[in-house]
Amino acid sequence: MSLISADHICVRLGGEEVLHDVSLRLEPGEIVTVVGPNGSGKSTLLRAMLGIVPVAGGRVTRAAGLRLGYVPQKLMIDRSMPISVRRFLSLPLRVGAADVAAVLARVGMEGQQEAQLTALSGGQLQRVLLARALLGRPQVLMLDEPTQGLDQPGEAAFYRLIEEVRTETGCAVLMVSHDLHVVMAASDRVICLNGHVCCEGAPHVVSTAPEYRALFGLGTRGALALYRHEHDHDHNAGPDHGHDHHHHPHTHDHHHA
Ligand SMILES: Nc1ncnc2c1ncn2[C@@H]1O[C@H](COP(=O)(O)OP(=O)(O)OP(=O)(O)O)[C@@H](O)[C@H]1O
Repeated sequence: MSLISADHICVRLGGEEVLHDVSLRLEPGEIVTVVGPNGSGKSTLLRAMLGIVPVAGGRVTRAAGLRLGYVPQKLMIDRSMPISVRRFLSLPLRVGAADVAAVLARVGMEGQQEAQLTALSGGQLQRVLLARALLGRPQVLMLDEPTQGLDQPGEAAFYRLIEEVRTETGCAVLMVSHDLHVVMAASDRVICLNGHVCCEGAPHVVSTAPEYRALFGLGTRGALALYRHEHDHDHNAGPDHGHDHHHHPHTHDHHHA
């Protein structure tokens, strides 16, 4: 059984259908990345799978007692509030000093217990957020654009860290990313979302498919190709209308159950 799955889910927000007939399963130990244009429903998909956003159709199923760790896109904390890393990690549940030290060492923040949260760089803050998610010993880690605002070396280092955590703990990872270059290197499977699943598959399989090249281009040109892909859809018609599904032949290795 999958750790967590979405089966044909639809989500409506503010009267709009944001997700239409989206299916996704996460197996132990795999890294799955959701890519897609702004507003394509990536965050909503994660939030629906977490149970924060209700589904209007279909269903989300979690393995019994599943431990989930979530790194949100933005930290909802008053940046003017003085709080140390150690205290932040102990919210809302108190965590022992040894556990705090160990998890900080794991994310490359050794000895930073007393640092002020507000004094951290973007990359350091992301590591602390990851540390907080890891304290619950998650079987599934969900990360929503965890490297937003980081420079490229910072981004690459963060994704390496995610891979190490996956290898050590065997947790599955579901993340949202804009950076296709990094996605190709760091993911077992990529899902391209635009209100619905446009295409999906293992990066090495997808990257050699002519359909994929037409959609995403290659290497660093991928971001540009994604932009073009975004705009060959008719956005005025809403997420479930106006898309020519036939121009995305599904020749990739699919994981629909
Ligand atoms: N609470 C809400 N009420 C109404 N509409 C919402 C709400 N949250 C999101 N939306 C809309 O749903 C759509 C999908 O938003 P979502 O944040 O999931 O997209 P995204 O792919 O994560 O975008 P981005 O890449 O910009 O983060 C957007 O059109 C957004 O305006």
